[in-house]
Amino acid sequence: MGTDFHSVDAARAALLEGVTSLESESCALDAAGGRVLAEDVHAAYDMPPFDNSAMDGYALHSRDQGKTLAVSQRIPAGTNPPPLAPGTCARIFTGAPIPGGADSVIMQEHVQIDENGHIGFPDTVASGNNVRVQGGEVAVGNVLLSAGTRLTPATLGVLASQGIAQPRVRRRPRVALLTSGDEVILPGTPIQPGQIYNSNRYQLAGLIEEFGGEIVRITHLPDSFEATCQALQEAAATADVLVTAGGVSVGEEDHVRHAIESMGTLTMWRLAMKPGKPLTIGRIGHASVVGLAGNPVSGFVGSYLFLRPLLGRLLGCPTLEALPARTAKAAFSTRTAGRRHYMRVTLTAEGDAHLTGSQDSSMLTSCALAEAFAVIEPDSVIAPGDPIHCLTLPGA
Ligand SMILES: Nc1nc2c(c(=O)[nH]1)N[C@H]1C(S)=C(S)[C@@H](COP(=O)(O)OP(=O)(O)OC[C@H]3O[C@@H](n4cnc5c(N)ncnc54)[C@H](O)[C@@H]3O)O[C@H]1N2
Ligand code: MOO
Repeated sequence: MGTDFHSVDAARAALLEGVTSLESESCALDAAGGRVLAEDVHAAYDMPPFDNSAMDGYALHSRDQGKTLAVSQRIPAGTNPPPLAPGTCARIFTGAPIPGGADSVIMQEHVQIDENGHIGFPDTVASGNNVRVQGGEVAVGNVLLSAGTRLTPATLGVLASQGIAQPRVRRRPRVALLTSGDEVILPGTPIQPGQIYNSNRYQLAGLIEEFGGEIVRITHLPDSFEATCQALQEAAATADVLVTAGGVSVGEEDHVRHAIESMGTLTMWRLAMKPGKPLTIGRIGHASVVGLAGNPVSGFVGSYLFLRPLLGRLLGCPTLEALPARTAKAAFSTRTAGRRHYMRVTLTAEGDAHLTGSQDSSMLTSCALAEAFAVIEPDSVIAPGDPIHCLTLPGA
């Protein structure tokens, strides 16, 4: 491949150069799923906040094991009990505080209740039985969650358990999506000969959301240089990131790349990758531009390789910056020329990588099933059974 083709790694480095994380803001916990923490969260309370019972049963001091004891108090969850009278036990429920003077809880299934309502305990009671100890999970001041964590249902639960209602998160990157092409129409419209439905709009919008972006505008560009320039300029005025699809190849109907160059800076064009060779990196004003090739598979692959790391950098989220890598075994044969090929594969439990179907860059069904990209370096010959490097697609 000629020297005018850039490597994926060089292009990604150029895209990320000088890009830093966006400002932080508060966000209600209800709306914070998928947002990225802007700062470390320290525990404000011990977890559990007090010694409490792990079971419904009876609390006692372990020195009274094997004895039959009167019940001197009843302790539901949510109460603050007085100390246990020596030589007695307490009826207690899961989550209720352990009273002073008790050090263990026996499940109600493991005691004998006599005709006087006294409780017979086994002689195997050890100090700490069924007691969830204050601070046993987390102590005050510990780092609970680190800056850069993308909030999941479980991490939202951890924040809630500390009484945090408004975590500080990074502002979501504002993304403008611009698809292109006179032949491209929206689903829901009757199709005419030569037309094609706009699949990029829907798959790219979904990926932008999945990668943590906020879509602030969606525009479809006609095959017109002037209209493309105007739309790019308008989008750059409000967005942090412009994602374009199509119009970056070499035909005279391809206006997007020329418009990026004319309205801003074209940083890199033409990469040694398949699919997505004409991918274009640039800037217009303060906005970064990811110019995806129009073929829908090129858009899918380019989004994972370029848009995801860019949004990850803006969000200060390292897990978005790189896809998880693993080695698998090819269940196919292929040969590459001058470009690194990102083949769409499924992965079996045994680690075999199967192609998802035709690998033509116009055939989006190959992405619908994909669990990973098999990364085949330029000038390689791969036979079934060969070890291959894979990037797995989170959520697949
Ligand atoms: N002479 C050459 N021709 C082409 C080259 C080349 O090097 N020399 N490269 C080919 C490669 S590789 C790709 S990839 C495409 C990319 O071209 P563009 O980025 O300019 O994309 P378009 O021409 O606008 O569209 C390509 C293809 O994708 C369809 N498309 C576009 N947008 C959508 C959409 N929103 N939804 C569904 N399908 C879409 C479009 O109809 C075309 O079929 O260029 C090759 N040509
Ligand atoms: O580089 Mo293009 O995306 O293969 O068809």
